[in-house]
Amino acid sequence: MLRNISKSHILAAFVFLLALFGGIYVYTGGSTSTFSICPPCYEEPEPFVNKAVTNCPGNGSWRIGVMKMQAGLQYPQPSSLKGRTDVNSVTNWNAPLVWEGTFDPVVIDNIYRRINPRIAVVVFAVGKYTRFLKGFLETGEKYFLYGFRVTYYVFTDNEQEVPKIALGEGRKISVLTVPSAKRWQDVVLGRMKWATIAIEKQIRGEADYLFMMDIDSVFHNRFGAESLSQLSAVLHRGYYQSTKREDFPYERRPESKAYIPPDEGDYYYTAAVWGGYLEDMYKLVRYCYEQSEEDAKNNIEAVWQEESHLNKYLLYNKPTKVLSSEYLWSDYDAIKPEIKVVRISQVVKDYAKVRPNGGM
Ligand SMILES: CC(=O)N[C@H]1[C@@H](OP(=O)(O)OP(=O)(O)OC[C@H]2O[C@@H](n3ccc(=O)[nH]c3=O)[C@H](O)[C@@H]2O)O[C@H](CO)[C@H](O)[C@@H]1O
Ligand SMILES: [Mn+2]
Repeated sequence: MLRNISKSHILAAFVFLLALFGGIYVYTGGSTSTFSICPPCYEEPEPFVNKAVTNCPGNGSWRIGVMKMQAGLQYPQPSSLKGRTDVNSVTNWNAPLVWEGTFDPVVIDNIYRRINPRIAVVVFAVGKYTRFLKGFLETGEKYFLYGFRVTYYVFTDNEQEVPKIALGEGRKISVLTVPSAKRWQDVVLGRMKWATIAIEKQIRGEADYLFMMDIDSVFHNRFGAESLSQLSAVLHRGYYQSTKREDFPYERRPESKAYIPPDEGDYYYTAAVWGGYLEDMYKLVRYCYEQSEEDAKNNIEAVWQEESHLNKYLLYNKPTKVLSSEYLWSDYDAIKPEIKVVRISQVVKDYAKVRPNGGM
């Protein structure tokens, strides 16, 4: 009898341990890696995307594994005390706020080159904006994630005007056709719709990271692996210094899906450069698309179109990296003292000439 009880106890304990370890294995996604910045796949965060997203991060989508660096790499010893003191280089949710001098390009590029991610860049050149392609692509080849695998997805209504550019090894241009538009507002918002469709149909199988960028820009300096994270957003150059949150140009009409009350807000981010893991970006691009469609049904358009929806999302779903305005400056503005390096700058353009319906 005693022997029988202990046998069944042993059996029960064995089954319990098996279930426990099995559960742990399933929870960690079957991965044995010791470090991952990909969170477990929870339910949709607020504000949520209408339909369920099947490919949530951790379910087969891209994530960085261990931060391995090559042995023998030569670089200055990092200090735990010395660094930039004129700027804040960490957010209050403890994410890096990236400025020149807060990373070592040799170290960070070495780590990411070993992972060798595929990076997609989505740009639109509709109507007269094709004139900006040459400057963007040529300088991108010099400075944008140099040495990495990059595909520029150029969405245009005029394929003939996509210039032939000499591309580095592992770098490509993929041209996608989109309709012309009568209003510039429709182009900027249309980016969310066409990018959503293109990610679903094509880009998803071809990239690990995705950046959305304005085309009216030129690279001037390194834009490297320090920009990569699950979700990276850039501080808008116009509002990072001393603007009070109630004065950010967020959408302030409660009727819009992009509404943010005056007593909320962290930063004001630009919609001209944002990036992250492909699936996280897909979720966000689709969110901007669906929210702007909801607004359209209610006869409202957010004050800064997709930028307003982007800012709403990023307030409640914090970016994992914030990039300083070095990552998008403008030729219209004098360079401020804390901007040690201008990495991309928006070119001066004659709005009345390049936009189909003119206007600022
Ligand atoms: C620096 C910054 O914060 N830029 C944002 C600001 O734009 P900008 O004033 O810089 O807007 P923009 O005229 O550059 O338009 C945004 C982008 O849409 C594309 N485009 C636009 C019009 C057109 O006829 N054809 C065309 O291809 C093109 O890629 C362009 O770069 O406000 C826009 C929405 O209001 C977007 O949020 C931009 O990201
Ligand atoms: Mn622009």
